[in-house]
Amino acid sequence: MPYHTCIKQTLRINGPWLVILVKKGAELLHYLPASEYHPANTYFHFSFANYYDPDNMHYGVLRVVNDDDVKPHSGFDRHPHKDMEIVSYLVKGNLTHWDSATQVEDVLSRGHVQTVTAGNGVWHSELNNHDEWCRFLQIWILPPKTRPGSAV
Ligand SMILES: O=C(Oc1cc(O)cc(O)c1C(=O)O)c1ccc(O)c(O)c1
Repeated sequence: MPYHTCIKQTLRINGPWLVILVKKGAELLHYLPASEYHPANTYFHFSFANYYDPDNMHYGVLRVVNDDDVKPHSGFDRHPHKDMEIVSYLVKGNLTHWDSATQVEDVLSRGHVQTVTAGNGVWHSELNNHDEWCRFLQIWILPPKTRPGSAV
């Protein structure tokens, strides 16, 4: 089914214990095209950056799912994070990761999964230094101490 003709579908099976929510369709995502200010064609699944929808902030501990198709010789320059579990999944191309904890550059390619525990603070960059576009999923998971009601 083409992306744009998909519909939102909600299934509720077996009462409160099993709820399956299926969200389909690109119109349910927020699209930010690559530009001189943004390095990628990005679909935001949850509120992020200038896209703010108070009804779409997270799903449980899942805070961010960004589907980024990064321009050649572009990317996310060095910046800090804290209190977040960050997972990057490489779909296509090559992405060069650097972070202040390891001080090491590492090139990720198709199928590679990278996890960063930002903890008290880490700087990192995610750059596409190649001639081809690079597609990856950037996923943020709320760590226990930031979850509402947590005593950790
Ligand atoms: O760049 C920031 O977040 C990101 C968003 C993406 O879609 C992909 C990414 O690789 C990153 C990243 O962190 O590298 C970002 C987030 C928050 C912030 O304060 C920034 O300065 C940058």
